[in-house]
Amino acid sequence: MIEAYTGAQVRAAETPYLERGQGPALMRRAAHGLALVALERLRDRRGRVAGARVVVLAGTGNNGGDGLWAGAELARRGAAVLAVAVGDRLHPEGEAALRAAGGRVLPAADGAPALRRAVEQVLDADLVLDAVLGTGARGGLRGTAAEIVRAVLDRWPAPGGRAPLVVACDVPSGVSADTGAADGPVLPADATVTFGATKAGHLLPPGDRLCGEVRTVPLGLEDALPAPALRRLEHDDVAALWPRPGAGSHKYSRGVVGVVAGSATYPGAALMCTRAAVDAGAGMVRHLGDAGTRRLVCLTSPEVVASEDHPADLHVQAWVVGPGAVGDPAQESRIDAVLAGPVPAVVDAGALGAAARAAADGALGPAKILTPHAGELVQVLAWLAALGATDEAPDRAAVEADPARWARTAAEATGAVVVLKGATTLVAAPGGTLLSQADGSPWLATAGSGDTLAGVMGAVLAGCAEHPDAFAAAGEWARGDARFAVAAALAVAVHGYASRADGLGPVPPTALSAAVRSVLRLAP
Ligand SMILES: NC(=O)C1=CN([C@@H]2O[C@H](COP(=O)(O)OP(=O)(O)OC[C@H]3O[C@@H](n4cnc5c(N)ncnc54)[C@H](OP(=O)(O)O)[C@@H]3O)[C@@H](O)[C@H]2O)[C@@H](O)CC1
Ligand SMILES: Nc1ncnc2c1ncn2[C@@H]1O[C@H](COP(=O)(O)OP(=O)(O)O)[C@@H](O)[C@H]1O
Ligand SMILES: [K+]
Repeated sequence: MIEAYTGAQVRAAETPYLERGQGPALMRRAAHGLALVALERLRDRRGRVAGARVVVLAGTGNNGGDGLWAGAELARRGAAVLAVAVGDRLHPEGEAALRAAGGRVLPAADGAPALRRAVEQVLDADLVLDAVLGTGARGGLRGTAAEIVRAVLDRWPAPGGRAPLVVACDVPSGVSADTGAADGPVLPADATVTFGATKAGHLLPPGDRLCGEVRTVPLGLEDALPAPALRRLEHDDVAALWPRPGAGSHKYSRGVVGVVAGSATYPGAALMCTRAAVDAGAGMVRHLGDAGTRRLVCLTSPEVVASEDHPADLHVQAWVVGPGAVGDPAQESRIDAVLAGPVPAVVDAGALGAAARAAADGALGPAKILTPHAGELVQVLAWLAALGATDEAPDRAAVEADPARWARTAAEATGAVVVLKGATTLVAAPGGTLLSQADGSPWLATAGSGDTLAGVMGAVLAGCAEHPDAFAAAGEWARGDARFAVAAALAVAVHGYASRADGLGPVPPTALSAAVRSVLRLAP
C-alpha cells in the first residue's frame, strides 16, 4: 500500500530535525537521491554522464537548494550543469556547492534576453532538474519561472521528438503537493523524486499525470508521520484482502448480490453487471427487472436467479442498483427501497438522482457507495445544491481541476462513499478516508465498463457486508465503516488489473469480466 501525505504533514514531521540543526543533512540526503535518479536516467538515454548538458531550474527556496546540490553532484560526474535562477536569489549553500563543482548560474530574471537564453538552454538540455517549487509553493508557477515554462512548452517537441529528460524535485513545480492541482504551466516530468514520503499530489489528478515515475527517498521521518492523507492499494494488498471462500463457506455466507439493473431500453447493462458479479466470485447473484431483461440475463448467465421481486422480499448481503435502470417505474421503486434500507449498496448511473434525493432526506449512510464519473458527479452536486444539501455546484472543469475536493464534498453531503471514476479513480468516504487507484488501461474508456465495475464492486461488497473486520489486515483504519471504502477501492483495482490482463488493447466489457476471473485466479 502506498501511503501519501500532504506537504504540511511532511514539513511537520521534519520540524524536530530542523530544530536540532539537521536541515542541511536532510537536504544533502534528498539531493543525493535526486542526483542518483538523474544519473540513472541520463545513463539510460545517452550511455554516459560526462558531457551531458544539465539545466537546473532553480527556485528561491529549499526546493531550489535540493536541485543545486544535486546539480553539483552531476557536475562532479562530468556533466555541464547550468542553474537557471528563476527568482532574485538562490539557496546560498546550494549555489556555492554548484559553483565549487564547476557549475554555472544564469540569472533568468534579468530581463528578456536572459529569459530567452534560459528557454534555449532548457530546450537544448539532455536533462532538466525541475527545482523551482516544492512543498512551500503557494499556488502555481508565476513570474519568470512561469514565463520560462510556458515558452518551453510552446516549443516542446512532438512525441518521438527529442525532448529533454525532466526529473522533478519533490513535485513537478506548479503541482500542489497537497491536492494535485496544477494551476498554470507545468513541465511534465519523466520521473519525480520525492523526499520523506509520497505526497498526496503524486496520486491525485490532474497532477499525478505530470509526475512520471515517482521515487521516494527515505529521510528517516517514518515514525514522525501522522495518519496518511490518502492511500493506494497495490497488488499485494489486493491479493491479501480480496474475500476468498474457505472450507466452511457456503453460498450465503460468501454473500448474495442483488442487482437492480436494466430496463426495456437498456437491457445490456443488466447483462454486464450480473455477469461481472458472477465472475468476481459472488456466492449468488439475483437480478430484479422487467421480464424481457430477466430472460436475457438468464440466457447470458444461467447462474443468476432472476425474478420480479421487490427488494423488501429478498435477503441479500449487498445491492447493485442503477445500471441501465432508466425510465422503468418498477425499477425506480426498487431503487428507492434499496436506498431507504440498511443493506450495503453500489449506487450507479440511473440510481444517482434517487440517491441525491435520499441523501437530502438523510437516508443514505456509509454503507452506500455512489459511483459517478466526473459528468455524473457534477449532476449529483447540482441536485444536492438544489435540495439544499451542499452550498456549491461546480462545473465539470472545476471538478476536473480538483476532483479530490469534490469527491469529498459529495461524500460529506451524502454521508455515503463516493467513487469518482476516471483514469485515476478516487474513493472518498464520509469522515475523510480517501483512496486513489490508477490501475486501469485507457481502453477502459468504453461504454459498459462502468456496469462491469458495479458488478465487481457488488461482489466484494457482499463479501464484507457482514464482517466489519473483513479488511483489518490493511490496518486499524480499515475496520468498521471504512471497509466500504476499501471494498470500493479493491473493486476498482481488480477492474483496472483486468483491463491490462491480456496486454494493452481493447477491453470490451464482456471480455473484461472474464479477465476479472483470471486476475483473481493469478493472485496467490
Ligand atoms: N524542510 C526540510 O527539511 C527539507 C526540505 N526539502 C526541500 O525543501 C522544499 C521546501 O522548501 P521551501 O519551504 O523553501 O519551499 P519551496 O518549495 O522551495 O518554495 C518556496 C519558495 O518559492 C517561492 N514561491 C512560493 N510560491 C511561489 C509561486 N507560486 N511561484 C514562484 N515562486 C513561489 C517563495 O518565494 P517568495 O514568493 O516567498 O519570495 C519561496 O522562496 C521541499 O519541497 C523539498 O524539496 C528537502 O531538502 C528535504 C529537507
Ligand atoms: N482514460 C481512462 N483510463 C483508465 N480508466 C478509465 C479511463 N476512462 C474511464 N476509465 C474507467 O472506465 C470506467 C468507465 O465507467 P463509466 O464512465 O461509468 O462508463 P459506462 O457508464 O459507459 O459503463 C470507469 O471504471 C473508469 O474509471
Ligand atoms: K519541483
